[in-house]
Amino acid sequence: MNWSFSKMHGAGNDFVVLDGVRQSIEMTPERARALAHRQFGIGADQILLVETPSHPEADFKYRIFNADGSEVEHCGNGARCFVRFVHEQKLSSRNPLKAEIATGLITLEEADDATVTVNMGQTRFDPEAVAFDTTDLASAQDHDDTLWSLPLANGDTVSLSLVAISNPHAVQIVDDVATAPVAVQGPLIESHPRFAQRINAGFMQILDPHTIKLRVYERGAGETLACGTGACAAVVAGIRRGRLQSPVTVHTRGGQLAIAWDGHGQIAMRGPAVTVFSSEINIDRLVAQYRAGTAL
Ligand SMILES: N[C@@H](CCC[C@H](N)C(=O)O)C(=O)O
Repeated sequence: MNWSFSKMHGAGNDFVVLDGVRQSIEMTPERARALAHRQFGIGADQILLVETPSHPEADFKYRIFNADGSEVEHCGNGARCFVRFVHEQKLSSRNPLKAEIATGLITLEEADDATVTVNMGQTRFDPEAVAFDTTDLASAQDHDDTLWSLPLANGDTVSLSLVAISNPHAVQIVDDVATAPVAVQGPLIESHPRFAQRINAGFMQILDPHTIKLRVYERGAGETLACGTGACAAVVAGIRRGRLQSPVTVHTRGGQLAIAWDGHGQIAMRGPAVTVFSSEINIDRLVAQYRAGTAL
């Protein structure tokens, strides 16, 4: 069975994007892992699937699968690529568009300069929103934010802001992202037993109230060149801690994102969406090759 797809990226966070409206696509965790595999597949941080919505106000449903096969609630860089894909593939010329994600509706608009602005949807700060077990843990108040002091398995203790941008984020402020222990602490935070759904781990360096540098160790994908929801979470956490003011430019390893938040309502994220190439792939043959390649 052949699936046509586009390989895309948003600030270097890369995707395989599939049209599940005109093609019959049954995604499974193993198929997602095979497509995303860097050696035996196409290679991607996430797989994006565009489907017919069930919500009456939505134009499309937008589903996201991490490279490890897990289906997740949201993906900011992917959302921008989703709009570009819908327009390029002539699934719709509507602009702005409304998309249904796991937690509700988001709106997205493509501009003439090839950037896309996404109204990112719900934001929450309570521990339940990121499935965090706070039993016997110390917390501290920093302006409007609650910081959670979390001991890690390697003996480090980190001070985390918890933010759900539909998906879960734990953000810490570091002196220098270049030397931050992303590779060591990232996986320990991501899979910490207190986070029942795992979590995305953000490391933010504040340059001035309107500019940060950010690295994110993503749940189910490892460190990526950029994370859109991670950028929103970092900016929101910085504003709530009194360290940032909207709008904020976020420098990632793969490009820049612009984030605006009024402190109450929706977060707006603007950034690039790029198509690398479009092609088709035989999914059954790919999975067989992936199984053989990863069997040892
Ligand atoms: N790269 C994404 C986030 C993708 C999902 C994330 N890894 C999760 O598991 O929540 C973005 O740009 O937001």
